Amino acid sequence: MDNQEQKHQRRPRYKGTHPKAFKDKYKELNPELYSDTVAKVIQKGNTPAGMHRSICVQEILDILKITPGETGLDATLGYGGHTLEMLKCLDSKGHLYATDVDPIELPRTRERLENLGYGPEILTIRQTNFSNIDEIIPESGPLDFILADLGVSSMQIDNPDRGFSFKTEGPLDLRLNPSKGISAAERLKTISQNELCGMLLENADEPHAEEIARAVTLAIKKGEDVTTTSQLRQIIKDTLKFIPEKDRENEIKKSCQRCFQALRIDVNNEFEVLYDFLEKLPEALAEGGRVAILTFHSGEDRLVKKSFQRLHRSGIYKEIAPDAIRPSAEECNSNGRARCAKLRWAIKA
Ligand SMILES: C[S@@+](CC[C@H](N)C(=O)[O-])C[C@H]1O[C@@H](n2cnc3c(N)ncnc32)[C@H](O)[C@@H]1O
Repeated sequence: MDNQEQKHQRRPRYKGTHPKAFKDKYKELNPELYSDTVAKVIQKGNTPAGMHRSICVQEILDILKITPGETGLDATLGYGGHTLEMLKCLDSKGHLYATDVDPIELPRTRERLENLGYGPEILTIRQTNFSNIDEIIPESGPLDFILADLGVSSMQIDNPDRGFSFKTEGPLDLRLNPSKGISAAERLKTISQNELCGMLLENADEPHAEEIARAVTLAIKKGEDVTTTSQLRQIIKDTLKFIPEKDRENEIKKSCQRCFQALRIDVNNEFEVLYDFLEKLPEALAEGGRVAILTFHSGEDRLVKKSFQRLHRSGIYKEIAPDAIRPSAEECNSNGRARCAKLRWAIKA
């Protein structure tokens, strides 16, 4: 054995199959480059990282009945999945407006759609809250169709820096627009036990609201940090120790889901902005204009249902969905995020 062979060769460091950084984690983050990887992930019933799979696409198109030459609004642009389908219906004639509050994902979606050939001649994208729909009408004129697909996109949930998911470590932020308002962590510092309990009940029907609200406010009072997703999850976990072991893990998961949802609704004023949007809809719609709204929890669905029913009774809408439409079993099986979706529609008189 010569010297050369004896010399210890340091093995290249094995990065492992689970790289830590989100941006290193998934090939799918570049869907245009890795279409085969993306297809495999979708086939397994998952949503590729950095992408969002649009829900009830055909049901929405059947309701909106878009024809070339019409003007419409996608109030929740997200990944642009529904927007793209609506643009195809316009067939280069008419105009589509699209809004989203998210300053992080919006430019990416704009670029993706521009690369597909949908520029400002057919598509106008605004970073704004859909509660400001009235500010679009002076430019667009009355709208023939409107879609709102509420809540958060998969890109937002999957990005740990946004703090939307209890499953990954990140700052407890949960804002759709992180440059506005206060983060969930800051909100928790200002809230009383009673108010937090009310928030968890009202926004998410959390059955352990009292215990969780007590534990969170006590931790903050004692000077403990509740500023990351995992710190909040740990408090919820510790609080629910009284649940029998066989059910505990599942209950903790559900409570985490509900508490994060409640906080997200709160820091983004989701009920207030939805209410404003629903109130402004009739003014924004053209005669015979169609609106479809996709909701993801009972609080949102209740608001939409009540508004459509009231405005139907007063003759402002000539027709409304008799019942909420649910995604097909096939769609729910292939996309778990579709399971709690409910779709309602209305047509202006
Ligand atoms: C479920 S995603 C929409 C996905 C989109 N339909 C698609 O097919 O890609 C919801 C989007 O609505 C946005 N959003 C939520 N509330 C909003 C509001 N009040 N005003 C504007 N955008 C909002 C979120 O930032 C998110 O991007």
